[in-house]
Amino acid sequence: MGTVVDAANKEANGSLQTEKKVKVVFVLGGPGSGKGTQCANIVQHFGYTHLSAGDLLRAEIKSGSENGTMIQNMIKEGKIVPSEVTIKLLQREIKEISNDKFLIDGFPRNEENRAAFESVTGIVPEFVLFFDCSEEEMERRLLSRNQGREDDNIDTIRKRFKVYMESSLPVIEYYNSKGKVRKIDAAKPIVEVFEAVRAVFSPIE
Ligand SMILES: Nc1ncnc2c1ncn2[C@@H]1O[C@H](COP(=O)(O)OP(=O)(O)OP(=O)(O)O)[C@@H](O)[C@H]1O
Ligand SMILES: Nc1ccn([C@@H]2O[C@H](COP(=O)(O)O)[C@@H](O)[C@H]2O)c(=O)n1
Ligand SMILES: [Mg+2]
Repeated sequence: MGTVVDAANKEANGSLQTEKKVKVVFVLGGPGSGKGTQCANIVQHFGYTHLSAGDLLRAEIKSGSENGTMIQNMIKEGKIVPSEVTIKLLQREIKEISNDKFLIDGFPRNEENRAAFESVTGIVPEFVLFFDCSEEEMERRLLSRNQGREDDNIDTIRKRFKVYMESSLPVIEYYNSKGKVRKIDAAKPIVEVFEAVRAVFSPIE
């Protein structure tokens, strides 16, 4: 279990801190590997709350936030938004939602994300669920996703794959060196992938 310190409360009350104990699982894997699809299944069967960093950033654009244009440009280019922006959005959700079990999907995406989240929140993930899938299959899925995402075009998809290889895989390797990675063969059909996911979550329930 990690803790989130309520900074505003800490300020108002001096040393008095309000803390919320939470269990966090990071859900990582390449673009189109099936993170969102499987998170929906985990929510249904194991009672976690799903927080997708990408979804939170897209909602921030829609909300008309002052960071909206910057975020939109980064997403179009497949680049990683500065950690402070994404962490603020994640922290707000973790504090406001009454659940104590969270799947954090698509985060941390690079070393900066990883280190900043750990130092700001003090949360260490229980484990990392890693969806392993070939680029060929991920590209096929993204090009037929049809959800109107501005980054599901071949130019941006190639940029996202490059960022994934160069910046995100090293984070997965970092957690692997700590024995925290649960690797799933994500190239299989959805139902079979979930059977493997279920086997990871069942023993900890
Ligand atoms: N195992 C699977 N087999 C075939 N298609 C799949 C599988 N898992 C997911 N899909 C489909 O692939 C597309 C991408 O899946 P999903 O949105 O879950 O990926 P993601 O990892 O969240 O991607 P992103 O990082 O871009 O958000 C969706 O259209 C989804 O229905
Ligand atoms: N930690 C993150 C997560 C996402 N982004 C940006 O959002 C894009 C879409 O993310 P998905 O997980 O929904 O595929 C991604 O390509 C990044 O531009 C981010 O900056 N940081
Ligand atoms: Mg997704």
